[in-house]
Amino acid sequence: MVSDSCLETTLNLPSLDLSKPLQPSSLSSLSEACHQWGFFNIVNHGISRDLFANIKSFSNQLFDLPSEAKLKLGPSSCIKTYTPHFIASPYFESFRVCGPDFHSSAQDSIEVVFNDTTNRHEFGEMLEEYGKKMTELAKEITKIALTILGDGFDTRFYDIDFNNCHGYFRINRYSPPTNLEDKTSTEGLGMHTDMSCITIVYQDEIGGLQVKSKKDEGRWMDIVPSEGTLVVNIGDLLQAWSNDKLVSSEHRVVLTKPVNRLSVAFFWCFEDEKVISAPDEVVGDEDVRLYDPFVCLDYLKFRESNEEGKFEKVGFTVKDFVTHNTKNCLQKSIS
Ligand SMILES: O=C(O)CCC(=O)C(=O)O
Ligand SMILES: [Fe+2]
Repeated sequence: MVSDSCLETTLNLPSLDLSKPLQPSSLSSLSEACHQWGFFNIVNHGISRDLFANIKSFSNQLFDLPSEAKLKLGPSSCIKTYTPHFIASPYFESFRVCGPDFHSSAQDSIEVVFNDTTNRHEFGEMLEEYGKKMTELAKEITKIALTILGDGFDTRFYDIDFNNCHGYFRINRYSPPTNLEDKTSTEGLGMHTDMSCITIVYQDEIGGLQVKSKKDEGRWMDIVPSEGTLVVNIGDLLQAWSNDKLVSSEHRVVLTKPVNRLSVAFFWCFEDEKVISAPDEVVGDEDVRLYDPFVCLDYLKFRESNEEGKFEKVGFTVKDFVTHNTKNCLQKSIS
């Protein structure tokens, strides 16, 4: 049972219509949503229903394989694109495809687990199409997020700081416990923030994604799935780069129905070697820089090496990283 005394309620996020020019009124509702939730919706994003249906069909074929087959891609294999059950949670398993060459990343995994060469080819093409389309979307949305910070900030900062971003996606399948009905709900993925600049999430019709309010004593709110809608959430890297002007969302997945759930999360990230430092204009005259410049990879390593749950996402945030760094510096200067 999910332990939370707070009332759970449905959240009405603003929807950004990507087929229309950005209006000042949508910008202000996006800005508000980013501050309170770190989440907003996008519609008319140009990704077809068929593509989602094909991804679902592929995912079911992959996740329905026997564990021995899937583990050929698991953490002890050389490919490491499959996260089995009992790492993030007993009910969660995940498959990762990395850009920029989504085709070869997908193909390397597919060849290990599927024998049929026709299917392999189709799967590879489809996952590549998804990766490429998401990459274009992520660029567009990052520019919109920069516009929220200030007029013209997209043209001023995109090329300097975001031009070398890269993306990867995870297809997640949640299989609830068989006794779910006795418990009413259980956690499928624990509370976390994403280690990305932005994340674009597709969740199927089952629902279960929740975000923690930054007000209302941290109440959990349901992000209800809607056909044709994708959700965008701000990740820790953009939070640090924007000096907390855009804040990453604390979210989780709860399972309330006795059926499998599927989601696809596309993570748009800075390059590993990038030194993340909020520009003066973003910090502004009245604020202080909240994060000393840090190397992106150091933060990713900090998250990966956290023992709790042994899954890179569950647990700590960029705030904990800063505290940890400060403590280390203090210890070094004392000793
Ligand atoms: O399954 C979902 O809806 C969200 C997954 C998620 O938050 C993640 O993979 O980081
Ligand atoms: Fe997430």
